[in-house]
Amino acid sequence: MIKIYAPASIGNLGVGFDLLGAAISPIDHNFLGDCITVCSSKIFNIINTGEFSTQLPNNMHKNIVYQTWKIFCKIIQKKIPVKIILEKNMPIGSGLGSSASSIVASTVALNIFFKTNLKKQKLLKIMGKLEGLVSGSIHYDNVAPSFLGGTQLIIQEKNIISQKIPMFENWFWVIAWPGSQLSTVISRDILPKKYTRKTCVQQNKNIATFMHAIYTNQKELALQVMNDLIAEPYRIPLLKNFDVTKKNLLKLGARTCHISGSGPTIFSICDDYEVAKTSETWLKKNFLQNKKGFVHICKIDNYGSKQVR
Ligand SMILES: Nc1ncnc2c1ncn2[C@@H]1O[C@H](COP(=O)(O)OP(=O)(O)OP(=O)(O)O)[C@@H](O)[C@H]1O
Ligand SMILES: N[C@@H](CCO)C(=O)O
Repeated sequence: MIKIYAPASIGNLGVGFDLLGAAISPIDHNFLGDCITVCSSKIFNIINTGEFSTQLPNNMHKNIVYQTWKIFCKIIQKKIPVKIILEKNMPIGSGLGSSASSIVASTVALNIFFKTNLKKQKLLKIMGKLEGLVSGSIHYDNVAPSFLGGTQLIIQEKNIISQKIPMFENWFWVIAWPGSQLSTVISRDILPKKYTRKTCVQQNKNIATFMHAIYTNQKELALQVMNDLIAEPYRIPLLKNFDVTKKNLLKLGARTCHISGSGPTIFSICDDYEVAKTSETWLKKNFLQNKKGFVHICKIDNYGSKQVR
């Protein structure tokens, strides 16, 4: 038997649409990510447990975990039945890489269980393909950090899919999921197909300066250019009260606030623990739409997926 945990992740990081992603873990050490257990069995079965298991497709074949098993059967050229327990701890359509978390945990678990010994880049390719099946197009900014940990720059060139980059260590990432769902396919479909040259130059300037600021340890400069022109302006109308929420968080001392991945989760960055606590309290009171919603103060998870049993 093997059990793997894969953490939640923030795609885009407010400046690098489809290019930057970070794995996160709540500072209270609670798990924010799915777990996959694989054990031997005479018949194939997926058992869904966990707080958000009711959001999973009823048809087992539509669960991305089933597709992961199918890919491994193809690799080993044999249909070996297994029992897979999916602990669905992540809300679906949240912008926190819920499908990525299931994909990463199941790919890592099956690679160990079947002793396929596939290397990291090969595993990542499989994860990207699976992510493409559920979110409409291949993007690695959730699977790469959830798998490899830390902040990942998506490169997608020849045999390099992503590489880890540094991140400011004193930043607290306060994430808030309002309790509603937003499909990645939909929030990708609404984006323009073309952008003006001015927008492209500005977007390039922001991401290039952000990377420069990280490598030269210029936190203020990084915060100043953390601005996305490709997706965020078009997605803000899909969220409830984003502008007023951001305004209030900045008033409380948060340094910035953005949409996590394709939303509706938002994240704010605080460089002071007390401000992070005040933001958490404010978000719980003012941003959550129902009892299911949650707020967590997180740090970057530098480990990514890990074996927990
Ligand atoms: N194990 C699984 N976990 C999550 N989603 C799954 C799973 N299996 C199948 N799905 C399907 O994949 C789709 C995932 O939707 P979507 O990409 O919007 O969610 P998400 O992964 O939470 O998004 P995001 O990457 O923005 O966090 C849904 O249609 C869902 O039914
Ligand atoms: N980069 C992806 C992340 C999805 O969570 C997007 O913004 O559509």
